[in-house]
Amino acid sequence: MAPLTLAGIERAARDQLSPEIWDFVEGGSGAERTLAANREMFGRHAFRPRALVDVSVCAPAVDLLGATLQLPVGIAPMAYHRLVHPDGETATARAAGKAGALLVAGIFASRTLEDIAAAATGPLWLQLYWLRRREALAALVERAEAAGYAALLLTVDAPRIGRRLRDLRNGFAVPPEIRAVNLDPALMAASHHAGQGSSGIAEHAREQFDPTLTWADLAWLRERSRLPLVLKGVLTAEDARRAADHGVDAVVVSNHGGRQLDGALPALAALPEVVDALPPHIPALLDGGVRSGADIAVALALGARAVLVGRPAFWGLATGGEAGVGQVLDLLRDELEHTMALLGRPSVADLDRTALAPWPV
Ligand SMILES: Cc1cc2nc3c(=O)[nH]c(=O)nc-3n(C[C@H](O)[C@H](O)[C@H](O)COP(=O)(O)O)c2cc1C
Ligand SMILES: O=C(O)C(=O)c1ccccc1
Repeated sequence: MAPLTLAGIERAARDQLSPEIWDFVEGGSGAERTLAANREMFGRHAFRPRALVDVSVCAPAVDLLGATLQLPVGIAPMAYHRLVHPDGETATARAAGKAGALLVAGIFASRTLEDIAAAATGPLWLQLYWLRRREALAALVERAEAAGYAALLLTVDAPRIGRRLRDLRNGFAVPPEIRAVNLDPALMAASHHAGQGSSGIAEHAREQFDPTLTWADLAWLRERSRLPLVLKGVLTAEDARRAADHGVDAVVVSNHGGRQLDGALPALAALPEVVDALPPHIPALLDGGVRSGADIAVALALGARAVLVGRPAFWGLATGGEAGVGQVLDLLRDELEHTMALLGRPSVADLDRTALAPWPV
């Protein structure tokens, strides 16, 4: 029987993956407080269902940066999809396209930007980390534009990599046959060497990521591309206002799935203040802990235009390649439509804060 929940797909994925890769995917930083809190926040909300509404047609489509998403869901940028399935990002791209979902390809993708674009049939963005070598960043931006990527998403919560204790204990390094093929091999040498007490990912980031990056540098990126710019990793009203002042086109409310600053606000808890601080024309997306269609409904009711899912996409990919990612997205769609119907809110426009109350305990 097809899995009835994402949790079932998660269990199946665990059986497919080595303990080290499982830990890299599932893990967070520090004591994993933020990782756990991302999930727990969804349980603090109750739905306020309305009766006797015509829900014969429930339409979860939304507009985002000039494109229509049939499903208000995107796949969050994740490094190295080939860690969990040999097809990697092209399988993810095909599944996202079929489901009407967005794919955010990562700068650490294990398939070329051009191959991913050729497999995509829906909206496709490219995630960037700000590399010390700006000319390498500029070259990637140019390639992305030529290949048809629709937006650039800059991750701003990783001036360095979080202390991921599981990876440090495992001495985790990406296997040498899986490479960040869009980056110069000379840039990547460190990532395959790690011993106990270090991780290849953290060493690599220390060498390549530019920790001097500030708001003033965004102009440099803007000069190099006409693509919309999205900032991922905004958790405060202050930064939301600053992003708006700098002409950013959208933000992702995110704590990087609990993998960066442990103890940072749960993403769902930060969402209302960010939404309230942004002018109405700048959409906020949310990621972190979204595991069901009901979770999506909560995030939309609190003002998110769409959500991103990270780990669940890897569970699908690990268990079934393209079809597995498709199962994850189809399940989220079915659960979201079901929630909208029983809630008496048949369109995304009907999902507002009146749909929620604090869980009464
Ligand atoms: C295995 C893995 C790799 C990731 N790699 C990146 C990355 O390269 N760039 C980035 O901005 N975020 C990265 N993230 C964070 C995701 O984009 C996203 O913020 C997070 O996974 C959302 O939380 P969720 O997994 O609970 O859905 C990664 C997350 C995971 C689990
Ligand atoms: O694992 C991550 O969360 C991540 O952001 C990352 C960063 C650099 C290389 C690979 C993954």
